[in-house]
Amino acid sequence: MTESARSTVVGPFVDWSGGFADWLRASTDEDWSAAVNHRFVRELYAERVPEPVLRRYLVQDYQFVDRFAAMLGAAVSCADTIDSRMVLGRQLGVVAGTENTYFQRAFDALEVPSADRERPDWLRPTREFNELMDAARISQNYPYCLVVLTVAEWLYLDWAAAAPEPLPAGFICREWIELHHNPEFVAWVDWLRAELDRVGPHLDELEQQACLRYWSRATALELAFFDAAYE
Ligand SMILES: Cc1ncc(C[n+]2csc(CCO)c2C)c(N)n1
Repeated sequence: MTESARSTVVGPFVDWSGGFADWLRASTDEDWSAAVNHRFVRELYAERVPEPVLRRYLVQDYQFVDRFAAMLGAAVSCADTIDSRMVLGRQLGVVAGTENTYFQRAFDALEVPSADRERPDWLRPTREFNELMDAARISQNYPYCLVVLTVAEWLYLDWAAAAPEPLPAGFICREWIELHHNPEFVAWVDWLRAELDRVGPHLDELEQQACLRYWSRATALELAFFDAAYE
């Protein structure tokens, strides 16, 4: 962060020693840790997620990924620099890439009927997360989109990076960990955090607080999303 950027920061609540992304993360530590250490994560490591739980989680998550891709598209359109737009656009290509067949293979293995793949009933956290991503997308506010993207990706990297070796043998659990912990994904999350550190200090206090509200809500919904798979 440059000195001039630093001096635009207002409000006594801000500890900038670690940057905007770390400040947001530290402010939601309880829900963040609860999500990263969730029962679902521990059962995933051990390949012991009950099959109905795994099915429910993946069916709901496919709906999440759809809105996530839409919000990533909004970030492409409202990014403030050409360099950022290109990075985001490339990542949208990764999410939409034809080599991304995980969900289809997992649905086949779990014998998920086509209605549940295409238009399942949304559990409450799915609906609320999708509403939050729609709000960020429709706002066309680049920092809001970045905040929700960063929570979703960084929190997933956090639990996946903590997976003990050896990884599970079965592809559903193993690939779900590998998808969120590989060199490209680490670089993407590093970029998102640096991007938040770049744009955050230029926001006024009200906008920083609005970012914090998006961050807290997204983190709480990540936790609720795991919980819902067991309900
Ligand atoms: C609730 C929930 N939060 C975050 C992610 C992480 N994530 C979101 S989109 C995407 C790329 C396509 O798989 C990844 C890795 C998730 N899957 N589900």
